[in-house]
Amino acid sequence: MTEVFRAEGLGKTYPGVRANDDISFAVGAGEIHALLGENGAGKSTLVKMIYGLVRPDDGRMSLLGAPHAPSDPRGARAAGVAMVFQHFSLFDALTVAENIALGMENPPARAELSRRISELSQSYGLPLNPTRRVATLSAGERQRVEILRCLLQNPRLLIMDEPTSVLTPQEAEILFATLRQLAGAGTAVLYISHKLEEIRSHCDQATILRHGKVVRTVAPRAHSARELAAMMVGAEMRIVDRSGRRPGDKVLEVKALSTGSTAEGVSLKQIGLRLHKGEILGIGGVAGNGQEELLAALSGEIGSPRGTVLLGQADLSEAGPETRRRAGLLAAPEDRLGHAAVPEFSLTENTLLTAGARQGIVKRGLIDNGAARRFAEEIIAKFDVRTPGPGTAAGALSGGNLQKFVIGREVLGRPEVLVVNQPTWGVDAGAAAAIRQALLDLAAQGAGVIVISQDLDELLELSDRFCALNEGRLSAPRPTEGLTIDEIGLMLGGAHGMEVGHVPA
Ligand SMILES: Nc1ncnc2c1ncn2[C@@H]1O[C@H](COP(=O)(O)OP(=O)(O)OP(=O)(O)O)[C@@H](O)[C@H]1O
Repeated sequence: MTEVFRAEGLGKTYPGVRANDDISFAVGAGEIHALLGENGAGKSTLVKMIYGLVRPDDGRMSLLGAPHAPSDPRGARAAGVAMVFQHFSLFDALTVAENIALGMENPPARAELSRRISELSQSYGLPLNPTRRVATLSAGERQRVEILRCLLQNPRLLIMDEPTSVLTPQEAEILFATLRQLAGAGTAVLYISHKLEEIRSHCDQATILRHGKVVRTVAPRAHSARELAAMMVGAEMRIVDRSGRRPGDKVLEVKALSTGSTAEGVSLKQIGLRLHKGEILGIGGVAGNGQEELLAALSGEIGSPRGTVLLGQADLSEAGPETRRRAGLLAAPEDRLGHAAVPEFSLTENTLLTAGARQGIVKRGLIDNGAARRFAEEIIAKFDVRTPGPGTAAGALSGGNLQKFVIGREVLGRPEVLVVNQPTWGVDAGAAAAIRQALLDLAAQGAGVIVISQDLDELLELSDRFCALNEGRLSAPRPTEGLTIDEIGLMLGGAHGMEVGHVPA
């Protein structure tokens, strides 16, 4: 097999962290090669070096036999490397074609570009209208924009950073078909994912990283998911404990909640739900069907008419986020960088975003810096956030570690009700289990928890009742116990009860 990429003895040190240490591996043409490792193992650092975003301190890389030492992403792209990031870098106000043109060195005329986008999207089975505004696209569709942007470059090595974490199972299948087609044409694919079964089914090779070093490169099909996890973690995984929960009185009621059509995304239509103390309600659905709007309407970022959001006896419908937090209604949105946390702020400063009042960090408008730092330290210790300390900027944390911080900040805020959207997006198997356990423990202590997620396994593992969100409508809830994946498929297709008998293609 022709070799496309090789790394020899690559190393990178950040202040206090050896992020990559003596990394050597190779990827051949037509190969889908996984990079596997816990949060903070060094996967992103490695691919950023290949893409010219980070300069290695030691070692060498080669691409198609020639030395590869890009000084910036433009250099990497010119050499034939393309990358789809975990966090999308698209402008909401622009169309698909405009966004793609922005990322190109010499974009063709708009009509020609739109034609090429349509052509490529058809030949790779990635439906996308070039004139749609990005604000109206789901996460899965946004990813398609990024992928098409890469395909237009005709890359020899395509890097994908956790591509399926935002996709439904059906969308993920489409993505894999696309990757297979690309690999068939000789492209090498470097694929970061935490989903072990997915790697076993779809990847030819897997290089496993632990604490910045290569553990080994294996054929993932030849190993069980448990074996791969053990190589990653260096130990056996723990199993989630669901015991100790007893649903109590009603704690949250949402009645006929609709949001206006002024919002960029989907409007919520007559949402009704009841949540009890000690209960976890799972809400599934394809991204872009009102998940973000539902979280915003519950957290108070979007207000709603009187009588629609009730916490216990208190009508919080018209209250903003701060009043709702004081009352005990907390939320952790999906987008951790930018929405849940400010990347340039330290972790200490990031506690202030949501925990100021409940933790006594802000009193009569004055910030108690010591209290903020102690709270950040408590989150770091209890949620095993791997970072040099609370003074570190949120943006310097690996994705999974920042997610642990964000969830920890809200869980330790002693909520009456916690609403989370995609709580384990981009989080490794060990850390995901820890976050899920924290949500279960929170419910066991009597809080009501709403988990919005696209990960059906996660919802089945956590929730007592399950409902589906589709085009802004919420289906009637069903007890999770005994619910099959097929029945869920029907709910996701219709979400107006169970009468709509079509499973999304
Ligand atoms: N810009 C930076 N400044 C300081 N430290 C950094 C920076 N980027 C990464 N690190 C540290 O380097 C280590 C490796 O991080 P990296 O993001 O490569 O891990 P990862 O395997 O991609 O994790 P995840 O799966 O959570 O995305 C971590 O300890 C991280 O905190």
